[in-house]
Amino acid sequence: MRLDVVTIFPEYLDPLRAALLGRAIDRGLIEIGVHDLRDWTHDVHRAVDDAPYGGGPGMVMKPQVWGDALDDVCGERTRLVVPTPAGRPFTQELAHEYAAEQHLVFACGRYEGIDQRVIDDAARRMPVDEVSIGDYVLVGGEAAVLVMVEAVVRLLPGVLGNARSAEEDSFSDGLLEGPSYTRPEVWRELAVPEVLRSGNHALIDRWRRDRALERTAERRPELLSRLPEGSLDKHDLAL
Ligand SMILES: Nc1cc(-c2cccs2)n[nH]1
Repeated sequence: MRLDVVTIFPEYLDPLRAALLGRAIDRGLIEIGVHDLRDWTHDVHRAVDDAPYGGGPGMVMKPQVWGDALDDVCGERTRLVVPTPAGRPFTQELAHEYAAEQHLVFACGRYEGIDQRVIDDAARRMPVDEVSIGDYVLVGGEAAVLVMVEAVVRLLPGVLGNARSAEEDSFSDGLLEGPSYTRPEVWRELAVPEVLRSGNHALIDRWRRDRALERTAERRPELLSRLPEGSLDKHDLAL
Protein backbone atom coordinates (compact mmCIF):
# COMPACT_ATOMS: atom_id res chain seq x y z
CA MET A 1 0.00 0.00 0.00
CA ARG A 2 1.12 3.54 -0.72
CA LEU A 3 -0.05 6.49 1.36
CA ASP A 4 0.45 10.13 0.42
CA VAL A 5 -0.38 13.14 2.61
CA VAL A 6 -0.68 16.70 1.30
CA THR A 7 -0.36 19.37 4.03
CA ILE A 8 0.95 22.86 4.78
CA PHE A 9 2.60 21.40 7.90
CA PRO A 10 4.65 18.43 6.62
CA GLU A 11 6.62 18.23 9.87
CA TYR A 12 3.35 17.44 11.68
CA LEU A 13 3.42 14.04 9.95
CA ASP A 14 6.92 13.12 11.21
CA PRO A 15 5.41 10.65 13.74
CA LEU A 16 4.40 8.49 10.76
CA ARG A 17 8.04 7.53 10.49
CA ALA A 18 8.39 6.46 14.13
CA ALA A 19 7.81 3.17 15.97
CA LEU A 20 5.38 0.62 14.48
CA LEU A 21 4.67 2.66 11.32
CA GLY A 22 8.36 3.40 10.83
CA ARG A 23 9.12 -0.31 11.02
CA ALA A 24 6.35 -1.06 8.51
CA ILE A 25 8.02 1.39 6.11
CA ASP A 26 11.48 -0.11 6.72
CA ARG A 27 10.04 -3.55 6.01
CA GLY A 28 8.48 -2.36 2.75
CA LEU A 29 4.93 -3.07 3.95
CA ILE A 30 3.94 0.52 3.17
CA GLU A 31 5.32 3.52 1.30
CA ILE A 32 4.54 6.97 2.69
CA GLY A 33 4.95 10.30 0.91
CA VAL A 34 4.39 13.66 2.67
CA HIS A 35 4.03 16.69 0.40
CA ASP A 36 4.05 20.40 1.22
CA LEU A 37 1.00 21.99 -0.43
CA ARG A 38 2.97 25.23 -0.85
CA ASP A 39 5.12 23.49 -3.46
CA TRP A 40 2.13 23.97 -5.80
CA THR A 41 1.69 27.70 -5.15
CA HIS A 42 2.66 30.13 -7.87
CA ASP A 43 2.61 33.54 -6.25
CA VAL A 44 5.45 35.18 -4.40
CA HIS A 45 3.55 34.90 -1.11
CA ARG A 46 2.92 31.16 -1.67
CA ALA A 47 -0.75 31.77 -0.74
CA VAL A 48 -2.83 28.65 -0.07
CA ASP A 49 -6.06 30.28 1.13
CA ASP A 50 -8.29 33.27 0.58
CA ALA A 51 -11.36 34.94 2.06
CA PRO A 52 -14.64 32.99 1.84
CA TYR A 53 -17.26 34.01 -0.73
CA GLY A 54 -20.35 35.11 1.17
CA GLY A 55 -18.23 36.42 4.03
CA GLY A 56 -17.78 34.79 7.42
CA PRO A 57 -14.83 34.02 9.66
CA GLY A 58 -11.56 32.43 8.64
CA MET A 59 -10.13 31.52 5.27
CA VAL A 60 -10.87 28.86 2.64
CA MET A 61 -8.12 26.92 0.86
CA LYS A 62 -7.68 27.87 -2.80
CA PRO A 63 -8.91 25.42 -5.47
CA GLN A 64 -6.10 26.06 -7.97
CA VAL A 65 -3.32 25.05 -5.53
CA TRP A 66 -5.15 21.94 -4.32
CA GLY A 67 -6.15 20.98 -7.86
CA ASP A 68 -2.56 21.06 -9.08
CA ALA A 69 -1.29 19.18 -6.01
CA LEU A 70 -3.87 16.40 -6.35
CA ASP A 71 -3.25 16.15 -10.11
CA ASP A 72 0.38 15.31 -9.30
CA VAL A 73 -0.09 13.15 -6.20
CA CYS A 74 -3.18 11.12 -7.13
CA GLY A 75 -3.05 8.27 -9.63
CA GLU A 76 -5.28 5.79 -11.41
CA ARG A 77 -6.00 3.75 -8.28
CA THR A 78 -6.22 6.50 -5.69
CA ARG A 79 -8.88 6.80 -3.01
CA LEU A 80 -8.88 10.39 -1.72
CA VAL A 81 -9.62 10.96 1.99
CA VAL A 82 -10.40 14.47 3.22
CA PRO A 83 -10.63 14.86 7.02
CA THR A 84 -13.35 17.28 8.08
CA PRO A 85 -15.69 17.69 11.07
CA ALA A 86 -18.48 17.62 8.48
CA GLY A 87 -17.53 14.16 7.23
CA ARG A 88 -18.91 10.64 7.58
CA PRO A 89 -17.67 8.92 10.75
CA PHE A 90 -14.31 7.16 10.55
CA THR A 91 -14.96 3.69 11.97
CA GLN A 92 -13.11 0.39 12.34
CA GLU A 93 -15.14 -0.83 9.36
CA LEU A 94 -13.89 2.07 7.22
CA ALA A 95 -10.34 1.43 8.47
CA HIS A 96 -10.65 -2.14 7.12
CA GLU A 97 -11.90 -0.78 3.78
CA TYR A 98 -8.94 1.58 3.55
CA ALA A 99 -6.51 -1.21 4.48
CA ALA A 100 -7.57 -3.01 1.29
CA GLU A 101 -6.79 -0.02 -0.96
CA GLN A 102 -3.71 0.23 -3.18
CA HIS A 103 -3.24 3.97 -2.81
CA LEU A 104 -4.66 6.42 -0.27
CA VAL A 105 -4.16 10.18 -0.51
CA PHE A 106 -5.01 12.29 2.53
CA ALA A 107 -5.73 15.99 1.91
CA CYS A 108 -5.16 18.00 5.09
CA GLY A 109 -7.29 21.14 5.05
CA ARG A 110 -7.82 23.85 7.64
CA TYR A 111 -10.94 23.96 9.78
CA GLU A 112 -12.75 26.47 7.55
CA GLY A 113 -12.27 23.98 4.72
CA ILE A 114 -11.02 23.47 1.22
CA ASP A 115 -12.98 25.04 -1.66
CA GLN A 116 -15.74 22.46 -2.32
CA ARG A 117 -14.92 22.40 -6.03
CA VAL A 118 -11.66 20.60 -5.23
CA ILE A 119 -13.64 17.66 -3.82
CA ASP A 120 -16.27 17.85 -6.57
CA ASP A 121 -13.59 17.89 -9.29
CA ALA A 122 -11.62 15.00 -7.75
CA ALA A 123 -14.83 12.96 -7.42
CA ARG A 124 -15.07 13.00 -11.22
CA ARG A 125 -11.92 10.83 -11.39
CA MET A 126 -11.65 8.86 -8.13
CA PRO A 127 -13.48 7.79 -4.96
CA VAL A 128 -13.47 10.69 -2.47
CA ASP A 129 -14.42 10.39 1.22
CA GLU A 130 -14.95 13.37 3.51
CA VAL A 131 -14.35 11.77 6.91
CA SER A 132 -14.68 12.87 10.56
CA ILE A 133 -12.69 11.25 13.37
CA GLY A 134 -15.10 12.61 15.98
CA ASP A 135 -17.53 15.32 16.95
CA TYR A 136 -15.01 17.94 17.94
CA VAL A 137 -13.15 20.58 15.95
CA LEU A 138 -9.41 20.52 15.24
CA VAL A 139 -7.41 23.34 13.66
CA GLY A 140 -6.31 21.24 10.70
CA GLY A 141 -6.62 17.75 9.28
CA GLU A 142 -3.09 16.60 10.17
CA ALA A 143 -3.93 15.09 13.57
CA ALA A 144 -6.90 13.29 12.00
CA VAL A 145 -4.58 11.80 9.36
CA LEU A 146 -2.21 10.49 12.05
CA VAL A 147 -5.16 8.79 13.72
CA MET A 148 -6.53 7.26 10.53
CA VAL A 149 -3.16 6.12 9.19
CA GLU A 150 -2.37 4.34 12.47
CA ALA A 151 -5.80 2.64 12.51
CA VAL A 152 -5.38 1.51 8.88
CA VAL A 153 -1.73 0.47 8.80
CA ARG A 154 -2.00 -1.71 11.92
CA LEU A 155 -4.52 -3.84 9.99
CA LEU A 156 -2.06 -4.64 7.19
CA PRO A 157 -0.71 -8.21 7.26
CA GLY A 158 2.66 -8.42 9.02
CA VAL A 159 2.51 -5.01 10.69
CA LEU A 160 1.35 -6.14 14.12
CA GLY A 161 3.63 -8.73 15.76
CA ASN A 162 0.80 -10.76 17.22
CA ALA A 163 -1.73 -11.29 14.39
CA ARG A 164 -4.35 -12.13 17.02
CA SER A 165 -4.49 -8.58 18.42
CA ALA A 166 -5.85 -7.13 15.16
CA GLU A 167 -8.54 -9.79 14.80
CA GLU A 168 -9.42 -9.58 18.52
CA ASP A 169 -9.74 -5.81 18.34
CA SER A 170 -12.31 -3.85 20.19
CA PHE A 171 -15.17 -3.57 17.68
CA SER A 172 -14.08 -6.71 15.82
CA ASP A 173 -17.19 -8.37 17.30
CA GLY A 174 -19.03 -5.05 17.54
CA LEU A 175 -18.44 -4.77 21.28
CA LEU A 176 -16.03 -2.70 23.37
CA GLU A 177 -13.03 -4.55 24.78
CA GLY A 178 -13.47 -5.57 28.43
CA PRO A 179 -10.86 -5.04 31.20
CA SER A 180 -7.34 -6.51 30.92
CA TYR A 181 -4.92 -7.58 33.68
CA THR A 182 -1.31 -8.69 34.03
CA ARG A 183 1.08 -9.49 36.91
CA PRO A 184 1.24 -9.01 39.84
CA GLU A 185 -1.80 -11.01 41.04
CA VAL A 186 -2.52 -8.38 43.72
CA TRP A 187 -1.56 -4.73 43.35
CA ARG A 188 -2.44 -2.05 45.94
CA GLU A 189 -4.82 -4.63 47.49
CA LEU A 190 -6.60 -5.03 44.11
CA ALA A 191 -6.68 -8.65 42.93
CA VAL A 192 -6.91 -10.03 39.40
CA PRO A 193 -10.35 -11.68 38.88
CA GLU A 194 -10.02 -15.31 39.95
CA VAL A 195 -11.48 -16.74 36.74
CA LEU A 196 -8.57 -15.34 34.69
CA ARG A 197 -6.14 -17.47 36.69
CA SER A 198 -8.34 -20.61 36.54
CA GLY A 199 -6.94 -22.00 33.29
CA ASN A 200 -10.52 -22.81 32.28
CA HIS A 201 -10.62 -21.15 28.85
CA ALA A 202 -14.32 -21.73 28.27
CA LEU A 203 -15.07 -19.89 31.53
CA ILE A 204 -12.48 -17.21 30.71
CA ASP A 205 -13.98 -16.58 27.26
CA ARG A 206 -17.46 -16.39 28.81
CA TRP A 207 -16.27 -13.98 31.52
CA ARG A 208 -14.55 -11.76 28.93
CA ARG A 209 -17.65 -11.62 26.75
CA ASP A 210 -19.82 -10.77 29.77
CA ARG A 211 -17.50 -7.89 30.71
CA ALA A 212 -17.47 -6.66 27.09
CA LEU A 213 -21.28 -6.73 26.93
CA GLU A 214 -21.58 -4.95 30.29
CA ARG A 215 -19.07 -2.26 29.28
CA THR A 216 -20.72 -1.76 25.89
CA ALA A 217 -24.20 -1.50 27.46
CA GLU A 218 -22.88 1.03 29.98
CA ARG A 219 -20.68 3.20 27.73
CA ARG A 220 -21.96 2.74 24.14
CA PRO A 221 -25.48 1.22 24.27
CA GLU A 222 -26.10 2.27 20.67
CA LEU A 223 -23.51 -0.30 19.52
CA LEU A 224 -25.71 -3.12 20.85
CA SER A 225 -28.54 -2.16 18.52
CA ARG A 226 -26.14 -2.31 15.53
CA LEU A 227 -25.05 -5.91 16.17
CA PRO A 228 -25.93 -8.27 13.31
CA GLU A 229 -29.13 -10.33 13.87
CA GLY A 230 -28.45 -13.31 16.11
CA SER A 231 -25.17 -11.95 17.54
CA LEU A 232 -26.40 -12.29 21.13
CA ASP A 233 -27.10 -15.76 22.52
CA LYS A 234 -29.54 -16.46 25.37
CA HIS A 235 -26.75 -16.17 27.96
CA ASP A 236 -25.81 -12.72 26.58
CA LEU A 237 -29.41 -11.60 26.67
CA ALA A 238 -29.77 -12.79 30.28
CA LEU A 239 -27.09 -10.26 31.38
N1 LIG B 1 -13.18 15.17 13.15
C1 LIG B 1 -12.57 16.38 12.86
C2 LIG B 1 -11.85 16.71 11.71
C3 LIG B 1 -11.46 18.02 11.88
C4 LIG B 1 -10.72 18.83 10.94
C5 LIG B 1 -10.22 18.46 9.73
C6 LIG B 1 -9.58 19.51 9.06
C7 LIG B 1 -9.58 20.68 9.74
S1 LIG B 1 -10.40 20.46 11.24
N2 LIG B 1 -11.91 18.46 13.06
N3 LIG B 1 -12.58 17.45 13.65
